[in-house]
Amino acid sequence: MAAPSNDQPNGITIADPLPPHSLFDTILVLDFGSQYTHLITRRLRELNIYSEMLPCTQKLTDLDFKPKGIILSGGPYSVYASDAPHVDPNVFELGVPVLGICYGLQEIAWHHGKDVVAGEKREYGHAELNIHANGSEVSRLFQGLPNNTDVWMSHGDKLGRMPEDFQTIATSPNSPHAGIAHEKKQIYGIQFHPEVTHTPRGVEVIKNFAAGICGAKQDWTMEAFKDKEVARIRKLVGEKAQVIGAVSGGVDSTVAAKLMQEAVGARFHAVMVDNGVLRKNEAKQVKETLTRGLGVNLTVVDASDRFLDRLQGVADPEKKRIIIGNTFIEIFEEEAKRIAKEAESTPHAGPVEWFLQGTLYPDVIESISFRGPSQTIKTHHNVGGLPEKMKLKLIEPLRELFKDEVRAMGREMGIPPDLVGRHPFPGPGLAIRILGDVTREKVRVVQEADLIFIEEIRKAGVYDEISQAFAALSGDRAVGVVGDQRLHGYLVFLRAVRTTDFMTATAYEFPAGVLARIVNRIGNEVEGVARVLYEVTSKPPSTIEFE
Ligand SMILES: Nc1ncnc2c1ncn2[C@@H]1O[C@H](COP(=O)(O)OP(=O)(O)OP(=O)(O)O)[C@@H](O)[C@H]1O
Ligand SMILES: O=c1[nH]c(=O)c2[nH+]cn([C@@H]3O[C@H](COP(=O)(O)O)[C@@H](O)[C@H]3O)c2[nH]1
Ligand SMILES: NC(=O)CC[C@H](N)C(=O)O
Ligand SMILES: [Mg+2]
Repeated sequence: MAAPSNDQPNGITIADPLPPHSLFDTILVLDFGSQYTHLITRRLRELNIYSEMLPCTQKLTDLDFKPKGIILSGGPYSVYASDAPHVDPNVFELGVPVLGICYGLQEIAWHHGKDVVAGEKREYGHAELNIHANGSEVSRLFQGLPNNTDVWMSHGDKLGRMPEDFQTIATSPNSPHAGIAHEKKQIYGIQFHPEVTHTPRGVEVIKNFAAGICGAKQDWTMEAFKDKEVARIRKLVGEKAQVIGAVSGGVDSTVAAKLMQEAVGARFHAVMVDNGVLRKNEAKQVKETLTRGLGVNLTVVDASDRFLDRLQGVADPEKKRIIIGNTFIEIFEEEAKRIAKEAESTPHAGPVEWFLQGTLYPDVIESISFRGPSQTIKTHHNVGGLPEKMKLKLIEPLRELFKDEVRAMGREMGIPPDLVGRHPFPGPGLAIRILGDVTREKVRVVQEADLIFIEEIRKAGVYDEISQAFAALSGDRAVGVVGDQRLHGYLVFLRAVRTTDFMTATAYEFPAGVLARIVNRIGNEVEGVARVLYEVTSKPPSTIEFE
């Protein structure tokens, strides 16, 4: 098979000889812009069935693989509107089963007879699905489900008339055609959303379709993927080239680095930058874990003075991010030169051609989503500007994986559980947790407070219940009293949130006594702190980080 290429918006080409869809049975999800489309892909992956999402405008002739089945997602449009998106009609001629969800069902009906209309009533929220045993048999789509099943609906349009040769396989009080099927052609439509948790038995419907009707193998495991991915990377990088990678000690870059090290050994050079705003002892610990624990060839570059000097007097959060991002780039350019030079005298000399990046599937989804990328609230720093500037080719071994799959991969590779379960830490580090200008003294206070906070959270056994926890520092001072002396000292904020996707979050409620213990320790052990506050705002309206 010719190597399909994968053009990135920034013009960088990833030549990918063996993408997962060429190795695993794949269910293709076509996105009409629903908020839940990615959940369809997730549910399939949780069933160990590989799935990819593409925009609904995807031309089938441009696909470089044949899916085992196709799912058409929901969407905010009405199929009868003049500007409504429509799927490539070849979807119905490919000879593979099709399942339409909500808008997807309406799209199937539209294609087969154009009779979809605005309903008199919207149907939003819980509904009871009545599964019809037409003649004697229940549709294969609903096998194993009780005759009355709770489902979740979110629509205003409905089918006028059934398209020819289709039959109703389920109804709900408000939808006479809540499920439709053309059993011979294996085209199915459902008005409810099986992918959301509010449809408790939705996963069974998805499984009936993908594993039952499409016959997709349930062999997508991280164990199977890992070996194939290592082989793919070897082929991609070739015999000579060197690979450089930015590694933070976070889950994504660590798993990516470990994969790379297995694939190309000493030709992979991991670089961690100590930017002076890491957590206490972090650079040392990461070095220890990656080098000794995982055998990754890691260089820690101590550039803390360069970063802290440039951050001096800068209070604007976006300016801080830009300074940090640009300084990262500068250091990586220096490192690439150093690596190429040092490699000259070794048996594996070769040019630095590749840049490893820990991009995950949600980032890919965001960039291909039919609705387009969402609005930027904060320019999340990554070192993404690097490969372009340095004329390097990108290698992104995790670009098909969700975060929990990356964690599973990490466990598979023997990465210690406390690293695999680590809370995320932002690239600009403590600089965006110190409100206003950053000084060495403030970095010390946040580092010490953060260390105590996390230590106590671990001691209380609640680290894994929390998605992200950290200490931050106010730009203001407050009055306190220590040892009968007035103290005009620092105000430390503590934040701990629970979230599944980091898009929304709620404050964590600590078990009784834990916060008191933490506050007491910070007050006693961190010099200069006058007050400690626990922050309880949800996201929205706040964000997780303070800047
Ligand atoms: N101090 C650092 N030194 C080198 N690279 C870094 C540093 N901080 C961030 N990066 C790079 O920026 C990328 C994005 O950081 P991000 O925090 O989103 O991911 P991560 O650190 O890999 O994982 P996690 O989300 O678990 O923290 C990292 O994968 C890494 O490539
Ligand atoms: O690498 C990063 N660079 C950044 O500039 C950045 N800003 C926020 N975050 C992380 O993103 C998640 C959501 O954070 P917010 O609610 O603050 O936007 C949380 O996990 C934050 O830690 C960043 N990560
Ligand atoms: N959730 C959906 O896919 C909605 C489809 C269509 N816009 C309707 O209201 O019926
Ligand atoms: Mg990180």
